[in-house]
Amino acid sequence: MSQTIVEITGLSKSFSDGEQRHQVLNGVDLSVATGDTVALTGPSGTGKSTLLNLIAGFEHADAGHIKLLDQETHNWQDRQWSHFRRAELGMVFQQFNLLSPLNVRDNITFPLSLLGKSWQPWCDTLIDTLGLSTVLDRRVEQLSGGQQQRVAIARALAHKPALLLADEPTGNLDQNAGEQVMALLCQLAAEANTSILMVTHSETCANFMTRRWHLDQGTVHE
Ligand SMILES: Nc1ncnc2c1ncn2[C@@H]1O[C@H](COP(=O)(O)OP(=O)(O)OP(=O)(O)O)[C@@H](O)[C@H]1O
Repeated sequence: MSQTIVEITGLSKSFSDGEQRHQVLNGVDLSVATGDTVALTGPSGTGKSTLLNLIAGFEHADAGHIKLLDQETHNWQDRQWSHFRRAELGMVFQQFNLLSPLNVRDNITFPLSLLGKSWQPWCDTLIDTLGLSTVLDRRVEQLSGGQQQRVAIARALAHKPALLLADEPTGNLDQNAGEQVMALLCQLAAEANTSILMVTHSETCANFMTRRWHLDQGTVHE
């Protein structure tokens, strides 16, 4: 059944540099439904990461509304944002943000444990598909960039979140590794019924998504 995962209306956000306020987002309207995969493009500094941070609750808007899974977030406290991030959100960044001293298995198990869950058959599917079964017991700092990003994808999808936010997920990889990672990301997100919102500067990566938004001068155009 199709559901609206993210619904944003009139979202505005500015930052102060001490002297001036800079309006970054200025009345953004958008929505993401189940099964959508969206590339968010736009010039550097236009607020793409800021938009992801607002959806994840790391930043708060000056004006406008963000509904997540049909719930208005305006009055959410830290506890509700944390619960949403743990249960419904997966995140993949350019810097892989893994727990480097831990092995691959523990990096994937840790966020599941916060939900009271343990390793499950879906994790084996992720590991096998991502080609990580032979490195499960290795510390992630010993892996290549491409392998580390595949661990980050396994970690992000292990709990089958409703939404995956990705910020330049292939930015640190060569083109070949980047395309492999994108193909696996799309395949596994579809299997997990996870929608994707991905910031990218890469035309190749954007072409893996089914929808395209462009952010410029504070607003988003499809
Ligand atoms: N926490 C913050 N405090 C002050 N200014 C900020 C903060 N976060 C972002 N900005 C400013 O907001 C603007 C948009 O930043 P953002 O990182 O969202 O852009 P972006 O489109 O993701 O850029 P890039 O493509 O280069 O990663 C920039 O001018 C940035 O300096």
